[in-house]
Amino acid sequence: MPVKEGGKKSLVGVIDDGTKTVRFVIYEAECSNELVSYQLDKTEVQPQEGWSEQDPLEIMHNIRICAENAIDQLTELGYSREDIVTLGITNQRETTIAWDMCTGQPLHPAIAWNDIRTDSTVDAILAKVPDRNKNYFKNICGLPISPYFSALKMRWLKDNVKAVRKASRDKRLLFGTVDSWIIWNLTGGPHGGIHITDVTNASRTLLMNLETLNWDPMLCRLFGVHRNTLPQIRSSSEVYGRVEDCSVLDGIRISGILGNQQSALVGQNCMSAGQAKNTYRSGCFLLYNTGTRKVQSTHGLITTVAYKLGPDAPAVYALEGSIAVAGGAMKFLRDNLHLIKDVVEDTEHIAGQVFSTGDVYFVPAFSGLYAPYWRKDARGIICGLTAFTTKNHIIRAALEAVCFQTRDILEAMNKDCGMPLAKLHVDGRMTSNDLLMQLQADLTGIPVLRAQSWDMSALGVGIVAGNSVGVWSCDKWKHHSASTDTFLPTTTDDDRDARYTKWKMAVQRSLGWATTKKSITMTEERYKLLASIPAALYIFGSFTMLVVSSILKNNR
Ligand SMILES: Nc1ncnc2c1ncn2[C@@H]1O[C@H](COP(=O)(O)OP(=O)(O)O)[C@@H](O)[C@H]1O
Ligand SMILES: O=P(O)(O)OC[C@H](O)CO
Repeated sequence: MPVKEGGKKSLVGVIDDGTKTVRFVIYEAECSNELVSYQLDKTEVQPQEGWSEQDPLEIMHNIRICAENAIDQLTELGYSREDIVTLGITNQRETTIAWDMCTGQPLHPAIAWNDIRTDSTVDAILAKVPDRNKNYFKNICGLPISPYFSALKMRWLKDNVKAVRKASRDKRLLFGTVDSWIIWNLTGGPHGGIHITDVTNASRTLLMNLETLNWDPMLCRLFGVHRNTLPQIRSSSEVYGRVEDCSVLDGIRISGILGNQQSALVGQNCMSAGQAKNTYRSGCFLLYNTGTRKVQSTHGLITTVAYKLGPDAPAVYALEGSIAVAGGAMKFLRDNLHLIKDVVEDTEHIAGQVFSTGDVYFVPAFSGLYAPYWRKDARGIICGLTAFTTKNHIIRAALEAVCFQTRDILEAMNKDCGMPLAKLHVDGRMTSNDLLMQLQADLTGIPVLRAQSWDMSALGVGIVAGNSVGVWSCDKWKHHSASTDTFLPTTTDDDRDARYTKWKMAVQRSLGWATTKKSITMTEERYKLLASIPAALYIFGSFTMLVVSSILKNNR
């Protein structure tokens, strides 16, 4: 079916918008190896401590550049742009954008998923909830009230950005996660762009009801987000429309959307209940497929939609353990502490020069701790330092932190599911680090199975998009067995449990560090106020000088 005339296969294009990078990948249908790809780094702006912003216009610009470059490579392989039969979109989840539907302009930079400016917004919402219970709505939407999720970011935008409030009053405001922003722009923007999202992205907002798979009126009211500003929720696999933006992608159908962690679940072929995968990128996300059952965690995990393969297909759910900082800690060692120059080579090489961390533990709770703790008051610590500690120990401790956080999630997942995971399927760019993989097996005590290609997120949505136009079969994919590299544990139970106990002590020390203070938000209004201070000082200063000189004159 997917083979075109002349023996050439149909091609599927994928836009993968990550936290740090944007990629455009092209696959031959039914073939899991990338044919070509092109990627660009993103500019991440941190205007204040704990804030993390991205430029929505840069995201669109980079997508088009990546697509052009990937398509250029096709010609060398004897393919052309016309061979791309459909597009899939996978994206960083929760990151939120507000824009004007008439001008198409963003009303504020995108607020990234790991931005914690909404700390005080969380407190304001919790004040309206019985017992200030952050898990009060978990049975409706699967999530605790945390700065991580989109509804808090939408509320903050409405409270703090005048342009957003004005657009809301004028009925021109649109909100969306990055998938919505991309699709709206690709399909015409102000000239008929479609405003949609898929169930996996919607399930990260705190606004979607997991049962009805629609926006929950009570939650929308609680967060003050009007239904008309939100996208329509669609399945993850159907033809939504065509690109109409005069770019190199013009005319191509769009037929798949998945949040990047759910997409990796499909790419790793964990499409049956009981299968799980862990993806190591800036953050780290362990998803366990629970089939059509919505399992409610009692141990700090969240319930999310894994995928819905068509408008009439049932939703498949997952339990998720989200870790905010994994690869991000390596970037911190490079950019903030300058302990390494290259995250890939140095972390493996330098950390490998010592046999242990020398009892040093590094809890990278830069923006609080997500699962299973959900403590926004936690902050990063490095503890156990002695006069013997070197940077090698600290770098190794940063790698181990990724593994210990994964063990935290595994412990919670095993308790919720009642059946311990016997092996861990892993993917993500960080998994190219052999030392990390071995440490992961040693600190969890189960075999770690590394996917042959690190990027399962792009692959997953490629399959799903191909499935909806009949060139790539999800059913066939379920029976595909991919080869992996296996890392086996080399430590004893006693050894790893003793180390894990020490990790838990370190986590305890990181909790409660960020004391509640009134958040000094640098809103638009404050920027203007600050900008007006020098002018006010100038006027006041000039006036004082005039008065003083006239007094002196009169006294002469
Ligand atoms: N081999 C490696 N060893 C250690 N850290 C790595 C390695 N490769 C990537 N990283 C870290 O993983 C993070 C995630 O990388 P990437 O997958 O490109 O980001 P994202 O998907 O979040 O945009 C980077 O911040 C980098 O610091
Ligand atoms: O871009 P990544 O890979 O860090 O993914 C971010 C997650 O989707 C956030 O939930």
